[in-house]
Parts: sequence; C-alpha cells; structure tokens
Amino acid sequence: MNYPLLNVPERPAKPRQKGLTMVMDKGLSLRQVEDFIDVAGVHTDIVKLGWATSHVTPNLKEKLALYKSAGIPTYFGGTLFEAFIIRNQFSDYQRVLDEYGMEYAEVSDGSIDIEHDKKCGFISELAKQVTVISEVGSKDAAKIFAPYKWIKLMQAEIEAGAWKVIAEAREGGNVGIYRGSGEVREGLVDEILTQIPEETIIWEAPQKEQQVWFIKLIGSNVNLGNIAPAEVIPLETIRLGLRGDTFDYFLNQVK
Ligand SMILES: C=C(OP(=O)(O)O)C(=O)O
Ligand SMILES: O=S([O-])[O-]
Repeated sequence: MNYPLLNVPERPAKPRQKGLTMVMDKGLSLRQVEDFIDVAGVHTDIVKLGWATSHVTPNLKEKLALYKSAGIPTYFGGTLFEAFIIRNQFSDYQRVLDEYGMEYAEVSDGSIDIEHDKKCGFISELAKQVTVISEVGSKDAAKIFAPYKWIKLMQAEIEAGAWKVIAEAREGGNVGIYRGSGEVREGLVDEILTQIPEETIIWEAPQKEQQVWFIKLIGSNVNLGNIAPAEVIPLETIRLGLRGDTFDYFLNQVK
C-alpha cells in the first residue's frame, strides 16, 4: 500500500487460501501480460487462460513462462478439458499438461454431459498430476439444478480431490449462480454456504455488482473468479472498502 490508511480490511499475503482473485486472460499478448503483471500481479492469485484459447494463442510457452516468473500460477479453461474428453483424448490432455509444465488443471462439464462418477474419476486421476480446480454448473442457461444438487456435486468433487470448486457463471456472468439478468440466485448461494466451506469455493463474478454482492455477503477475502485483467485493481479497492460500492459497508464494520 502506498500510504498509511487506518481500518482497512486485512488481506492475507500470497500464496493464500482465501481472498483469491482468479483472472481470466482470453488472449493477452506477451507485452500485455508484462504490463498486467507490473500493474496487477501483486493482487492476482491465479490466471485462467479462458476456455480453449490456449489452443490458438501464439507464443503460449513464453506466455506461461512470464506468469511463472511473476509467481502467478496458470491453468487452461475447463472447456479445453471438455474438448479433449469429448474426443476421447484424456491421456493426450494429460500429456499436454506435462508438456506445458502446468501445475493446475480445471475439470468441468459446462458444455458436455459427463456422468458424475466419471467426472470425479477424472478429478482423482488428474489430482495425482496437478492441483485440480473443478467447476460445477452448466453453461447452458436452460440447465438449472436445485441447490441440494449443487451441494452434492460440490461435496463429491472436493472428496475426489479438487482443491477448490468453481461456481459457474461464464465470462458474461449470466448463467449458473446468476439469472440471465446477472442477478445472483441468492437462495442458491445461501444454501450452498450452509454445507460447503466458503474458502473452498471460487465464485465466478465477472460483473462489478456481483463482486460487490459477494464481498458484502462473505467479506473482503471471498474467492472471486473470471475477473477481467483491467478489473483487478478496481476489485481490490472494492475488497478494501475504498470504492463507493462498499465504502459504507466497511465503515459500519469498523465503528
Ligand atoms: C469462462 C468460460 O469458459 P471456461 O470456464 O472454460 O474458461 C466461458 O466460456 O465463458
Ligand atoms: O435460489 S434463488 O434465490 O433463485
């Protein structure tokens, strides 16, 4: 922090288990990655190369090396995993992870149907190789499931070896835990939180109102994902109660 300011919520030092900011890189150039690291690296815990963008991104190894040298872990979007699975290429996917020196991988079923036991099998298998982040929720807005089902799926995936589970929202923040309008399915989130430890979940929250909602519900150190690179610094100020959206909320807490 650049100057002393009293009563600012505490943020744990990186690497941390709570208060994670997961950023979505959907095609930054090497130079943009360098600039991003300069300005936002200190506030970024992990970077996802969105969906299967890593398949068509030039200079992929150099890009991964830039993040690595800044101490920021990376992983490929779950859609890439699904693209390999639907083609029966799971072992090819494992080789790709090795070849690119990946330390994390996402297992999701947002675009395809995978029997849940099978999905959990992929999680356990990959957990022998990398740290697994699993994702619950469909990218199809018509596929809505009840809170008890979200809880059951999340519990099974954590048991299978997932380090964190992501609650799906896409880049737009308009499916999964949100309604089409982007409004949070509040009852769903409340119910999930009665059963799943909050630090185990990464909530995809690409829109500012969604970030604010989760920070007010859970606190500064909620795990948030699908944050756009240019929104990392603004998000950090919202976490700290230093933007209008959470200013009063934190004043009330420190009184
Ligand atoms: C974020 C997306 O996908 P993934 O989770 O695979 O990166 C998306 O399709 O908007
Ligand atoms: O579960 S809710 O509030 O849509």
